[in-house]
Amino acid sequence: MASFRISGLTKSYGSNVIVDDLDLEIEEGEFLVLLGPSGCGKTTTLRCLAGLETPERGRIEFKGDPVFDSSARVNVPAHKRRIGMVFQSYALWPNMTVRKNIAYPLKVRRMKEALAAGRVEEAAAMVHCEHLLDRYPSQLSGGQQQRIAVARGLAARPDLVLFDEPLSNLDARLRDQVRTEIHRLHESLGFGAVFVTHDQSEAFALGDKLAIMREGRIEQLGTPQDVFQRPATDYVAGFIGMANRLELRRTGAGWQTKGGVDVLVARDVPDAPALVARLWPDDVSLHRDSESVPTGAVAIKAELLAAEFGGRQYHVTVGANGEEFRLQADSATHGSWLRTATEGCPVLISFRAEALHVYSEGGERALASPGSAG
Ligand SMILES: Nc1ncnc2c1ncn2[C@@H]1O[C@H](COP(=O)(O)OP(=O)(O)OP(=O)(O)O)[C@@H](O)[C@H]1O
Repeated sequence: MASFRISGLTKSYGSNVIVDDLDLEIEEGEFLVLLGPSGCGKTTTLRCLAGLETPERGRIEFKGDPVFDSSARVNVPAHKRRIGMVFQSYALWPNMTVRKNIAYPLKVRRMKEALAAGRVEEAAAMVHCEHLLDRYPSQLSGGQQQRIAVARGLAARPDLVLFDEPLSNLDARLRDQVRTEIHRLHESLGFGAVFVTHDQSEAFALGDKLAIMREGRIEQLGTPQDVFQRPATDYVAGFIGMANRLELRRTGAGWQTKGGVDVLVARDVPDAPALVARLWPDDVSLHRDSESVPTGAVAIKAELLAAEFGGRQYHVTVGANGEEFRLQADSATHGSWLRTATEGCPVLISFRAEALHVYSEGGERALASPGSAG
């Protein structure tokens, strides 16, 4: 049985429905990531779980007990919900030492002082910050402040820890470090978590399960592997970085893009006049001439639009009759000519037809993914 269950959750601001009849379950010890673009309702969902917002409708259950139920008029206040929260802005109390900040949730729960002191030391040690206990937040770096915020979120050993984009104010190196620490803490402590982000690499790295949100609803719920291998809709495919999108129309013998480029769709797809296809950038290869195009691959004549150096790879954009394709080209193979190549120079791109993810015309239904039958 799920430990935490949200059903029919609805929250509006004025006439804008922000969370729209949302259902979601979180298993004991599960790390669930809510992933979606800015404004899709992730934070509002989290705040409803925390008891910081009051939904109009729905029910939220923690371990079988309702903490919110609009029809039964149940609304357990935030401090009684046994949750920990870690915010993007750290939200440490500036006038309290680190020790007092970490102790705060224990105080709210009226834990005995001696026991609380032990918990504070333990939580600080978990994030390697024991030496900072007597400092004030202004005397800490951003990374240290966020570690303390994580320690505060975990100190009371809550049933559920809610993370609201906790890494987005950190620079890239620190973001990776704190992400790894959160992952390690979850593995060792096994708390349930809901983690909000718009960054798919964070979501893939941390989530046991991902819920991809769109306009207050869940578009796909699955493991990171499921979502990566079989994005359920065109929207999910685009959101997780499958940047190449082709609108295809059926021609007599096959399929063509809007710009008239012929594309081979390798699988049987239902008898439809139009499709949307998606392709990962690293499934597209770049060629200067046709000799290096692998046998059986779909090859398209294109022109170079941009090539940006990215270390081992160049991030390349090419155009083909009004369609744009993004791809990664190996610097060792292509760097010497890409460095000086001019915009508009002719190139070839190729991909295996089997690499296409195929969706219905409106993009709302997956028809075929690589590795799936059909
Ligand atoms: N207190 C409020 N009053 C009115 N509108 C609000 C309020 N809080 C949020 N909104 C609106 O609700 C929508 C969803 O906000 P929410 O913060 O849940 O989105 P999000 O997916 O977490 O986005 P972000 O990643 O930008 O935080 C936004 O359009 C936002 O402007």
